[in-house]
Amino acid sequence: MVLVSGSGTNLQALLDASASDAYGARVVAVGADRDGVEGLARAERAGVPTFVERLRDHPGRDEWDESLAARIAEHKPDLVVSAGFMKILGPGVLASAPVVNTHPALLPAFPGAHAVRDALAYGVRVTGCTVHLVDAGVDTGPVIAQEAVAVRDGDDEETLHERIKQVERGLLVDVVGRMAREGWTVTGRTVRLGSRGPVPVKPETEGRTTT
Ligand SMILES: Nc1nc2c(c(=O)[nH]1)N[C@@H](CN(C=O)c1ccc(C(=O)N[C@@H](CCC(=O)O)C(=O)O)cc1)CN2
Ligand SMILES: NCC(=O)N[C@@H]1O[C@H](COP(=O)([O-])[O-])[C@@H](O)[C@H]1O
Repeated sequence: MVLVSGSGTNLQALLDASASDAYGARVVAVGADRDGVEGLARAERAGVPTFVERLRDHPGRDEWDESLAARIAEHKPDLVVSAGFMKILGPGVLASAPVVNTHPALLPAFPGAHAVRDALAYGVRVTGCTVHLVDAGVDTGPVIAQEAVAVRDGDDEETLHERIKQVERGLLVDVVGRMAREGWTVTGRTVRLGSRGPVPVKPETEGRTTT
């Protein structure tokens, strides 16, 4: 299950990867918080069911969260992937399945909805992308994987974000595939892919499989 709000290039990378049985995961549905976004069109072209749950169609955020959770539960995903989904998920969704998010900065730096703009404004020379488990906070969940991207002279938000996305799509595909095939453990804030990490740990929780 993938949640989108926009162009869906990360979703497309997951759709492309899941075309191979060896990947170990498939996209069972795509949900959005708004109509008419390219991510929904990508799913439709791939024959993947879609749905839209708009915040403004509900009395408040709690009701929206419960409706979104119910839509997600209809598809019984093993994993929910937030890939450019631009709404903060509430307790109903977070209780429905493990959620992974991809963020265009090296968390904990530059959380929130405008990470690339904020990194440029700060003047950092290196930024990147983060794939993390989602918790009730904003971009505060345990980090699964990160990759650095250099900021170049003359970069604007568009050029830098596109260069980040080129790295991010591969990182997300790799992480989601490994989570689906190998499972994962979380001990404190440490996430290890593979139910048998390199250093055996007593997992507090063990996740299994797929999107
Ligand atoms: N409970 C969580 N939900 C989500 C997280 C998270 O870490 N915890 N990550 C986001 C994705 N994201 C950053 O990676 C992010 C997206 C949007 C916002 C935000 O402030 N959204 C506003 C509305 C913005 C809009 O409608 O354009 C809001 O929800 O009020 C912050 C971080 C996915 N969900
Ligand atoms: N804070 C959330 C956030 O900024 N998410 C970012 O939105 C982009 C979506 O691109 P896509 O729709 O082409 O996959 C991605 O770069 C993702 O990291």
